[in-house]
Amino acid sequence: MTDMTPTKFDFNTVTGLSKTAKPIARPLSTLKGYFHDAAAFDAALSAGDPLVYEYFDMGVPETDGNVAYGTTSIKPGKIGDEYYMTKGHFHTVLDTAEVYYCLSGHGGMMMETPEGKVEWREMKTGDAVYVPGRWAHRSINISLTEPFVMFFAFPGHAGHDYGTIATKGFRKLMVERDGKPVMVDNPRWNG
Ligand SMILES: O=P(O)(O)OC[C@H]1O[C@](O)(CO)[C@@H](O)[C@@H]1O
Ligand SMILES: [Fe+2]
Repeated sequence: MTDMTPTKFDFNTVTGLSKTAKPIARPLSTLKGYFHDAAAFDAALSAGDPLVYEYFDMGVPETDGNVAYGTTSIKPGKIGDEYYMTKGHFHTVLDTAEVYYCLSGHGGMMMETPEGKVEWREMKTGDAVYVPGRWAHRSINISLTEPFVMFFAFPGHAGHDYGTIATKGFRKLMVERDGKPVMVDNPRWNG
């Protein structure tokens, strides 16, 4: 049983942006505590409040028979040596999966389980990643010139658990070293 009518999402297949729906913006000021270099964060914030990412919540009912979907666009940039990224989260219903399809750009998905397994999957235009249930996930833009844009879909009842990542962080980070993205241990990981 669902109260949805058949719907077409009018997103641009390169930018991910809709002509009609309004994106949810995540400017830097909403990401305090997420980047490892707090001094670089404060410096970037005092120089302005750049948009780090934006995404669409299409308002699908939060039931297990529905599929929540939308697009996310992570802008190019770094805070210190760390690439722009989403907050990242577990699903509240932990064992629920998510699918991501890259519409444009160059980035990847950082994933980890509560037990400490870590996986990184690099993504370019046309690549898809399946994030299994129980894996926290964060999208990271490793291009410094173009947005990293993805279509996503997940079970409507999954919910977002931001608290665990906000408190502990991810075990691994993507940082720039000698002009290249490298995965390193998170010096501030708080497990
Ligand atoms: O929710 P976060 O971790 O801020 O990341 C934003 C993206 O992830 C989603 O929560 C989907 O899991 C979207 O709403 C959006 O793609
Ligand atoms: Fe998710």
